[in-house]
Amino acid sequence: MTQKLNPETYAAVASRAECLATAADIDAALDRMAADLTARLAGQDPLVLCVMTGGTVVSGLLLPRLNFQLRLDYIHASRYQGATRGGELDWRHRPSEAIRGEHILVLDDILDEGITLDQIVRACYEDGAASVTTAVLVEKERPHACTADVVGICLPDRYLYGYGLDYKNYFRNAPGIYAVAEVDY
Ligand SMILES: O=P(O)(O)OC[C@H]1O[C@H](OP(=O)(O)OP(=O)(O)O)[C@H](O)[C@@H]1O
Ligand SMILES: Nc1nc2[nH]cnc2c(=O)[nH]1
Repeated sequence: MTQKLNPETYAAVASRAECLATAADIDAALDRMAADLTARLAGQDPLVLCVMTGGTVVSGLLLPRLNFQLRLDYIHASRYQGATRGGELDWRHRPSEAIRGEHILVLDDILDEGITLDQIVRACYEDGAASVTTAVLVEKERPHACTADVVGICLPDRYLYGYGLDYKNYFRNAPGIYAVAEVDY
């Protein structure tokens, strides 16, 4: 069960947030990511794994830019669950059978502490992936447990929402990437 934000709180959070990346910035980042991923994966018939839920927007915008043979599936591992600080990774869907022998591309919205991506990559190799390539729309400027192969944009270590990233399960549809104000954090 997710808690609802009342419209006044929603509007107040939005009015206090700071835009760190515009839709134009993100379009340019997606174009760069697509070129890099095409150079790495065209001809390998990769299986793309969208990391639910945050990875949906970057996957939806990036896939039509990847003009080569690929297949799409999803993986679901979550450690924030609507909160602004992460906890234990909770596995909800791990397509182990589908991963065996495949060149995997993991697509997610953000690399923050890197714990989620690190554990997903380990899980893919445990499940017999031939190779694993990782791509994230945003990398936070902070130390991480792992790095991503392809990064869209680097942003400051603040709590972010928009383009798939949520604040209390809202704002995944925000048309830019915004930093939440300290008072709302
Ligand atoms: O690098 P980390 O510190 O591990 O954090 C990154 C993860 O956090 C978010 O997922 P979350 O657990 O919030 O689930 P969500 O995708 O449903 O928002 C995001 O989508 C990444 O998967
Ligand atoms: N929405 C959101 N999810 C995250 N997961 C890890 N860091 C973040 C963040 O800054 N914003």
